[in-house]
Amino acid sequence: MALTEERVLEALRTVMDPELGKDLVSLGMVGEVRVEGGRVDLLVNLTTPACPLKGQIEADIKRALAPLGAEEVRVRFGGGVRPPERYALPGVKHVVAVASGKGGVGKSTVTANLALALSREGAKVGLLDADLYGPSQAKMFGLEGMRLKVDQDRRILPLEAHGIKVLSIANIVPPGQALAWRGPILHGTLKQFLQDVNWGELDYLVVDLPPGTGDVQLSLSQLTQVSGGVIVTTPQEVALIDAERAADMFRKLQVPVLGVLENMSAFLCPHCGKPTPIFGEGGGKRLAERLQTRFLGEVPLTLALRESGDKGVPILVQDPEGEEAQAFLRAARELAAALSVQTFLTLPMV
Ligand SMILES: Nc1ncnc2c1ncn2[C@@H]1O[C@H](COP(=O)(O)OP(=O)(O)OP(=O)(O)O)[C@@H](O)[C@H]1O
Repeated sequence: MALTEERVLEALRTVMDPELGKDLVSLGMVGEVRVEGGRVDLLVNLTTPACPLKGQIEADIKRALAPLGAEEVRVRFGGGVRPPERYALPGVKHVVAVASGKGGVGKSTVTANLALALSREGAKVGLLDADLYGPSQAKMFGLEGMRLKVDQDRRILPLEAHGIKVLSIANIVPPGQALAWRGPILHGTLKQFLQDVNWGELDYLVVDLPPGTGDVQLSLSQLTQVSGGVIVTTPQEVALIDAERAADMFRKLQVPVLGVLENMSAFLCPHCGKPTPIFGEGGGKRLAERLQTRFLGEVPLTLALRESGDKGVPILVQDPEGEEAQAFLRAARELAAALSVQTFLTLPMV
């Protein structure tokens, strides 16, 4: 039987998206099928460019088309981040909040590198530093001392570094000046940071929340539709108790927890590379199981990561092939997949 587009489409009905549990054709993911002689060219539109299952989907497609006698199958991936029913902010599809139960677990480091990893995977990403009392993103991105500008409509223009739009209070208030704001002023500032800013078109606006559970968390969920939250923890049992509080806060604010990321998992010796689990092992994974959410993976404790934060060159830029960057890339793909599945479950298919 001749190789035709119809037969290819029929075969693709047997290829499932492993996350969504439906076939690629019913999901509307097959964008284009071209058959020329024995060659098949396919465009598959993913629900996020950061999809962690590209390799598996491609292999499944090739396996499904092999019995048709195709000599060569070429799969191209396209498709942008699928928006929720209502955009979170004008031009912004998803707001993702990153929280920790307590300070010092590396939440800001994780937020910066997750944002960069999502961007590296092809998404348009912004980062809002909502840690108003202890802003660190201007430093992380080497933007200290730079002042914000406004556009012709007098909306704030975020700064830009390594392809990420970054907005931090540190670029408004002089460095070293302590903020002693009460709830209403915090709320007003956050409102301005969300609504009076020219974010442009973003797939993800990643928000670095202050540690703990407080006014900013509450304000954020009142001011915008937060698509989901990420919990950052270190592996030891005492840290998990705090992290669980952060998860509880998301639950009370009706923000779905998309996953748990374990930071400072094992110390990697800069000389021999040997891992030492200083803070214990497996805590983040156990927490994810308890919360019935995804485990986004482990980021090691390394000298390079600490130094990169201090230098203002995030590890994803400084050493994109290194072990730390790869851990952030894996976590970003898992996060993007969690959000895609959630969007899919709440939306009629397009
Ligand atoms: N995986 C890691 N390996 C080495 N150093 C790390 C790692 N993660 C974070 N750090 C370092 O730990 C310190 C605290 O990190 P960071 O500021 O990101 O934490 P935080 O949880 O956001 O803190 P706070 O909530 O108090 O602002 C920084 O010096 C940072 O460079």
